[in-house]
Amino acid sequence: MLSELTANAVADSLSRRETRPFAEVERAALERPAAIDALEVLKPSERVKVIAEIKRSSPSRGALAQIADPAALARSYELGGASAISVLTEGRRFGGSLADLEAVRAAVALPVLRKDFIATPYQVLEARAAGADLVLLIVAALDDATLRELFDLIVELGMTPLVETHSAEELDRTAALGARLIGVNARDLSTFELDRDLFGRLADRFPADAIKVAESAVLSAADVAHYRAAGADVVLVGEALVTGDPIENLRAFLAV
Ligand SMILES: O=C(O)c1ccccc1NCC(=O)[C@H](O)[C@H](O)COP(=O)(O)O
Repeated sequence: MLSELTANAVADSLSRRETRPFAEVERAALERPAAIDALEVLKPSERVKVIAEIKRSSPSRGALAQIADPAALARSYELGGASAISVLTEGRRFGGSLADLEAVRAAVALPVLRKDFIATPYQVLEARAAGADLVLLIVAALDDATLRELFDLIVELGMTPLVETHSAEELDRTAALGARLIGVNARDLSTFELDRDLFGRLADRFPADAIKVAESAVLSAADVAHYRAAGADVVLVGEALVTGDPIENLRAFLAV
């Protein structure tokens, strides 16, 4: 599933590249105002922080929410106390787009994450050109050379890589990059099974200076408390916020 999602995302970016060549996207990326320093915004504090996700649908859950106006939802997230916004820009299975990211960027003052299946420099440039401050890199989808190349390009463009892992081996590959913002995703991206205890089992293996992000499977404040007790600095939440009252849920999650 992960290789299919990644291959499709790359194919879709190649289609866009036919009408928007590399040099044009690169120029647009370099002309954007500087990215927000997400490491500063998400740094560990006495309260857990939330990255709130714009998520219309997903391979595991199907349709979740209509979200006709992603900018309005992002403003609700900001009002509710989110520290950053994640925008799923993958179109085929998640119903997202780069236009969503641009709309969100224009609507809020928070750092914005491009959450997609990134495997090429062109996709990284697209992210910056659309106003992203962070870009997700999924270790399981990338060989070491590509991971290094994309990580360095994201940093060179002034953005922050959020490097997503699922195992001790992937965490070790991430540490070798010098990554400072590291996620453990509770969702197995092939079977879709959720394991909320995976974060806790891997928490000791994070580099000492890393910001620890627990991704997926937060449905209640108790789930946030579970991740927090295991050492999470930040939780990344999608489904619970797009299917429930975003402001009420954020306030409950942030009160943990
Ligand atoms: O959500 C999915 O079904 C999914 C399937 C395959 C690859 C990625 C997938 N989701 C991306 C995410 O990691 C989540 O959107 C994100 O962590 C929020 O998760 P949740 O709060 O459980 O919606």
